[in-house]
Amino acid sequence: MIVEYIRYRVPAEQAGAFEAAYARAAVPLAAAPQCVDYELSRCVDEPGVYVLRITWTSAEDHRDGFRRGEHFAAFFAEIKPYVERIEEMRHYERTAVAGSGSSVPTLYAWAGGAEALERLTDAFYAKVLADDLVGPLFAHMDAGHPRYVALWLGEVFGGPSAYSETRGGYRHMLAQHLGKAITEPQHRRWAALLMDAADDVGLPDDPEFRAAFASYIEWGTRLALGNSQPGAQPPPSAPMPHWGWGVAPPYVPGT
Ligand code: HEM
Repeated sequence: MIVEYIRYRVPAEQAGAFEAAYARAAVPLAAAPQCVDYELSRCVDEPGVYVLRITWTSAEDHRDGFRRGEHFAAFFAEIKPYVERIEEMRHYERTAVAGSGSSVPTLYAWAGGAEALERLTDAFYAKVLADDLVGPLFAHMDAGHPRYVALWLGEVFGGPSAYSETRGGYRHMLAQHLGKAITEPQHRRWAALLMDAADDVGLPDDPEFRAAFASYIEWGTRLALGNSQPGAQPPPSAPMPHWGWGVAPPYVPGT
């Protein structure tokens, strides 16, 4: 993905017409498959100064796909009168420096931190071991397993990168699932027992937290299910997933 920034300086008296034109241009822009998202911001310190941010699937998709595609004509017709007001129009690559700031707590903090996640996994694996369907899969599990999974969850939910630093990160977790041939009923039972454990240990039960929590568990258990099948060839290394409050973008192979 690539971010395009377009800076405009329009005469203050044209600001209303400019915003209205962009509201109309946004319709074909949003319909273009190359456009991931967009946002027009107005400067509060200097009237008439605007920054338009558009995230494209790639710079090539923007140049060769959007500009030569079916939506460009309708988009350009709206914004053409303002082209001469552009002060900058360039593509920027994201860097590793990114974050959400501390005004929004991480899922890790909201859950109650390391202690709450350990309480969760202790209660969960007690249920797992007593369960006739999933219990046998864990018959030989390492005594530290509940704590390791708590570290994993903590890192995924925005806590310290303790699993990566002490347990080998994604590679090790993946290796633990390879060849386990988890069945669909086992996958469902695992997830259901985890939700039961979350209630038992009093994890926050507000809809937003539980929706985000369940969303990660749904995603993670489906990966575990697929990766555990005989002959599965998941990527041997991958970045640690980081889960937040929002929605997951669609998975695009190779990105
Ligand atoms: C969100 C979903 C899941 C997460 C986050 C997860 C996490 C993990 C982690 C971090 C480990 C390695 C622990 C270590 O460092 O030693 C592990 C191992 C394992 N997982 Fe999962 N897992 C998930 C889903 C599942 C499911 C659905 C099953 C089966 C129904 C499963 C079965 C196992 C087994 C059998 C092991 C090896 C345990 C042992 O023998 O020590 N996992 N899991």
